[in-house]
Amino acid sequence: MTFDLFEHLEPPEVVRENLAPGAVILRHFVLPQARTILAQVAAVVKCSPFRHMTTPGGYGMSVAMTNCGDYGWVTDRQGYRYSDEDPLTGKPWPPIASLLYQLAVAAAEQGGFSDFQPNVCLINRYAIGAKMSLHQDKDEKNFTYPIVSMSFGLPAVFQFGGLSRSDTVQKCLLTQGDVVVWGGASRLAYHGILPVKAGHHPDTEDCRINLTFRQID
Ligand SMILES: O=C(O)CCC(=O)C(=O)O
Ligand SMILES: [Fe+2]
Repeated sequence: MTFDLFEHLEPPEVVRENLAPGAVILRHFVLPQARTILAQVAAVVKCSPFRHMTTPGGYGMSVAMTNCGDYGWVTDRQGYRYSDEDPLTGKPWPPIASLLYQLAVAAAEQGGFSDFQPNVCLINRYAIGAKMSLHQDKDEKNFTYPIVSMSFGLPAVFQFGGLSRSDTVQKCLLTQGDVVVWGGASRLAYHGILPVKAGHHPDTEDCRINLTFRQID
């Protein structure tokens, strides 16, 4: 009889790391569901493929993006905005799968935000070397709702600063299954992702996937 040492291991416990008032990392929060979530991302991408959008200033973003939900975040020469249809397909974005929705709501709750009903899920794909410069999430009309951000695949360094671009940043390595929630006093905190280092992950191969849930009304 063979004995599998790992067969009966429980998924790792969720570990809270407070970043700032209103901001927390929930380590491993979606680790047990990671593969299911990545399969749901693959299903979204079949309808609304990843694409490299252009900033209003005319630069191509290194991160490839798509969305699911009632609205999706888009950028082109006309500016940053939310759109109820995918400009690539002319169709509505695919819906947010129920598991994803429930996990985002549960993470927000753990972060101290109890009435979160996300209607946007921006999906970011970082190839090796891709990054997201320090920015604020401020295209939403209402800042009472938090941002819930889930990480999968290759690790990446998340920078989390203050309300001014020049504030010092904390650097946190995010790995598969980690969730960051920020709202309240931290809702407009500057944040970003340093260039993803070369590596291989069994579930995503050579990239990092990030899902960012927002509620816009
Ligand atoms: O990839 C991440 O962890 C952050 C993504 C982000 O800040 C954004 O999509 O606005
Ligand atoms: Fe952001």
